[in-house]
Amino acid sequence: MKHIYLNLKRFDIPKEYGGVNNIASPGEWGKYIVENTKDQLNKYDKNEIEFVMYFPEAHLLGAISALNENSILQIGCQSVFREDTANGGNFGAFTTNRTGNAMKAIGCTGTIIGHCEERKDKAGILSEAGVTDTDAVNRILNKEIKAAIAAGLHVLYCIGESADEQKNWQEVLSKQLSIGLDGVDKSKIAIAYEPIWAIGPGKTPPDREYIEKIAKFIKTETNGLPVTYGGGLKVDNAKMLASIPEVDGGLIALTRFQGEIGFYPDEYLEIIKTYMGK
Ligand SMILES: O=C[C@H](O)COP(=O)(O)O
Repeated sequence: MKHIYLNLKRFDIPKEYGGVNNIASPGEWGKYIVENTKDQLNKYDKNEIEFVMYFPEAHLLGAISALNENSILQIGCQSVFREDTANGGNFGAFTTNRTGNAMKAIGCTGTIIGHCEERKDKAGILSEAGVTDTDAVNRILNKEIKAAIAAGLHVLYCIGESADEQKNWQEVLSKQLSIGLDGVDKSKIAIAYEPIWAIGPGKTPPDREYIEKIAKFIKTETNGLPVTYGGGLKVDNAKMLASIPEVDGGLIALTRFQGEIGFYPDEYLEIIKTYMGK
């Protein structure tokens, strides 16, 4: 079984505001992406491949409303709050927070947790208090994962080392996995390995050997959870990545890394075609 995940980050922000969106008006953007990919994606076999797109919250309803009945494509949100509603408990007093139950109720099936941009945000809050504590970040993510699973969502848990952490990558990844997944129902989890130093325009992804080594390590540490690769995944390297037996799929974000950088539905479909060889 292969897994192709798409993290749409904040690619909805129009160019005039400094973003990369020139494909649809902001109000229609989520719907536009689903409408321009769903038919091609439906040609793949559900038993062979899973597709999940993670949208910013404002675009979830548009994206979900554009799905066909029995669509292969699933829609997910970008992380969830570590607490949630409960009968007899909190009734929804969560101003500014996106809870798992709220996301499940509108039709999300999964969520992406622990992306390096989320880790950076949490580390930034801690640093305001003069604290540097990556274990604490992993513990907060662990709570989010548990809240997501309790709400019935599948979780794509992202891990990865920064350029500075490359020398002790085993220790860094091992802690992200052991603390982040402590006490978690592993049947609801897939891992996205993203070396932080390989994410975004102008960055070069690791070679096959590097990814193979890390994917084997993750599988050993997690008793064989699905491992996907993200960070500069594009048409040029999709075939190489698909040929690594330990890698079960990919996490795509930008589809164009030069010129008019951004996310383009036709280029996303091209990456999948190359990855799947059909
Ligand atoms: O979530 C996806 C990753 O951050 C990869 O981003 P990228 O494909 O734009 O390098």
